[in-house]
Parts: sequence; C-alpha cells; structure tokens
Amino acid sequence: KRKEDYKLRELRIFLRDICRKLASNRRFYKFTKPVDLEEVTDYLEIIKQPMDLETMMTKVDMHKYNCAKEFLDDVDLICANALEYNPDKTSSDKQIRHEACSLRDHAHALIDVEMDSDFELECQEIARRR
Ligand SMILES: O=C(C1CCC1)N1C[C@@H]2C[C@H]3C[C@@H](O)[C@@H](O)[C@]2(C1)O3
Repeated sequence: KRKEDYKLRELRIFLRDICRKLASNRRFYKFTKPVDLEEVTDYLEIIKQPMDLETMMTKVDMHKYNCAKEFLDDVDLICANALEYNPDKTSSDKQIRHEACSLRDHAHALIDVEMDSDFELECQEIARRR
C-alpha cells in the first residue's frame, strides 16, 4: 500500500544514516567489509552466516529491512560472529570481542535515541504482515 511504502522509505533513509555513522567510526573498521574468505580459509566452517556493515548498507537499498529490529538483528549477528570466531584469551581476540560488543551497544543506543518508538512499532506491524 502507498502509505506503507512512504513509511518504509523513511525507514531506509534513517537506516542508511545509522549505517553510515557506524561504518565511519574508526573503532568499527574491522566490521565494515566481509571477512576475506581467501585470507581466512576456515571462516565458513565456523561462521554460517557472515555479516558486515557494507553488506547491511546494500540490504537497506534492496529493501531487505522492514523495521529497525531487523536491522539490529544483523548488527547482533556481526557481533555474535566476531565473538564466536575470536574466542581466545589472546589480546588480539580480546580486542576484537571488545570492539564487537561496542559496535552492538552503539548501534542499539543510536537507534534508541534517534528512532520514534511509535514509528518503529508501525514498521514492525508492516514487517509482520509481509
Ligand atoms: O572475525 C574476523 C573479523 C574481526 C571482526 C570480523 N576476522 C577473522 C580473522 C581473525 C582475526 C585476524 C585477522 O587475520 C583477520 O583475518 C580476522 C578477520 O581477524
């Protein structure tokens, strides 16, 4: 329906801005591109659903997100993948896990501050119907 489509277009504009802010934060540079599967040859043996911020930006443009919760589910996936693939006590793994948790918390905080909760509820209703 036309009115729903106007709401989803507003959601896309909002999510592009959130994605841009996350991807431009130097703390989160490790999460901006897909893990290089030619460099990390066992990655897909451990991580069944890779995700990254560039892929999420593409998904926004392809109308893959019908509410902010679906967008945050992919941010949570980026974080969970990093925690799962980098579990060791080494300082490098610890740093990746810290940055992953920081990405997750920043994304949720940005959306909680900038998103009208009634608007998100309306989007979740549209998502449920589709
Ligand atoms: O999990 C990740 C990314 C970090 C958050 C996503 N990677 C898996 C490899 C392990 C670690 C060492 C680097 O050689 C680099 O290849 C990766 C990339 O970091």
